[in-house]
Amino acid sequence: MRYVSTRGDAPILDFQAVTLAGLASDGGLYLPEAWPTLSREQIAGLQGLSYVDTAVEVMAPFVEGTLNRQELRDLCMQAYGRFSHAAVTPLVQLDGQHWLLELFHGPTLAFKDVALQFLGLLFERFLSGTDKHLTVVGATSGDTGSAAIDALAGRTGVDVFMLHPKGRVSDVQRRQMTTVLAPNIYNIAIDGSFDDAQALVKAMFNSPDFSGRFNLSAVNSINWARLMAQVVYYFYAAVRLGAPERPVAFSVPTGNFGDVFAGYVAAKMGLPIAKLIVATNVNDILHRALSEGDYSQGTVVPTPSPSMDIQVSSNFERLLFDLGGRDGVALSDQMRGFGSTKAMRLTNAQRAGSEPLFSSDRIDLDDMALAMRWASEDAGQVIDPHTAIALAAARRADVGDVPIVTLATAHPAKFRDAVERSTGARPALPKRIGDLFDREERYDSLPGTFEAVTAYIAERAVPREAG
Ligand SMILES: Cc1ncc(COP(=O)(O)O)c(C=O)c1O
Ligand SMILES: N[C@@H](CCOP(=O)(O)O)C(=O)O
Repeated sequence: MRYVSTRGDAPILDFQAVTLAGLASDGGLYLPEAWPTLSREQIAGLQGLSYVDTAVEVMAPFVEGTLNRQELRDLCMQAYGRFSHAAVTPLVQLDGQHWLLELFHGPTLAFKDVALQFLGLLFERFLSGTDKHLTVVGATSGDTGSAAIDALAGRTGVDVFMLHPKGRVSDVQRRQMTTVLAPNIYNIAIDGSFDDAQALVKAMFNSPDFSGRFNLSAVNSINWARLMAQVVYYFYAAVRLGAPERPVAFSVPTGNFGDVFAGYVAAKMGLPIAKLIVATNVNDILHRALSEGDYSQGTVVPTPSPSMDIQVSSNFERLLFDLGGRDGVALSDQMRGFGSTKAMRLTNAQRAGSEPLFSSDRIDLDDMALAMRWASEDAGQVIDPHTAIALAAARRADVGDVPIVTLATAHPAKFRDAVERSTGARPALPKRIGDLFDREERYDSLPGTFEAVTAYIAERAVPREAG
């Protein structure tokens, strides 16, 4: 499989190179040159397979030429062996139409583990036997950070510099990152929002001076391998609910558009998805983009669903590229315009292309709280605020009588205060992080400037010539 950049001006890479590269050298994002497809028979053949075996069937075409099926299977066994549920991502029924897909049974209790446990092993494999040293730079609104840190702490050949917006992640999220004291992990709290942190990460990749000095790599969903691993659970859930005979809708709590783009990939591969419901909190750039064609960056408002407090959604670029006829030159112009004015209109082709598959909704605080209460009182499920946003959108979506799967992206204990405020019950910390508040924390605080952050990293990272 070969990978091309959305901006059309970066080298075409194979799976190994694309995984290690992160962002493309022209500032774009990589995606497969063509979408592989699974036939109806192949999809039907997924029924009854374990999560690991499903993962092999779904991911094999993307890693072709780099990993054989046995190698892929071994990596999946190792990655998903660390999940605390035998089904890895179990489905839970809420009522006659609604289901939760629990994606939070990994080591750090959010859906990010599904991809990052796997990505950590890919890094290890691709670096082994080389003297290459990776400098991972990442931005997190709370969950990517802890999942990446868990996956990479203590590994040789890789350092992780993780930026989070100071005071804008939950205390559990922060401690899951800052209590990991491995020498290759650097947590940095910056003044600003997640968007500021993400912009700094992209600026590091786009600075020839800085990126020329280190082997930079990414763990955010700008890295294609992250999305690829997330495609699997759409197939896993849908076949359990009757695909390919019966279409299924998914409601996805959305910030950086990574998770829902993985759903789009599943649909392109042939999975009969009736609708992808893009659910945002009041930071609603994606809802405005999909419902009105208006992709303009508002000011980020802190909410009880902090991981979705995002107003520049990296992966939306991948969708715009695919819907706009894969024209890298035109997309570069469109993105350059957005870079300078912080606003853009979707083209007619992009709007028309998105309509059959996507719908969107913006959920405010009251509706989020109502969804949490409904889940708890009527369906006996305690859910986190991000999941509640998607469930609220699912319950008022108009998709006919197909089953609707709401992606449950985080364990409620990660957001104990918000859950308690809405439901009156305070979720206990699961055993695996039971002592989180007794652990020592370590992180540095920096202003959110390119100069401050790059100076910090340059002092600590391994230069390219040394590895
Ligand atoms: C718990 C949770 N839900 C939803 C999201 C949104 O996912 P995405 O950024 O892939 O749209 C995130 C973070 O991104 C998250 O951490
Ligand atoms: N919600 C994320 C934000 C980063 O998104 P990513 O999926 O691009 O890594 C987080 O929790 O960090």
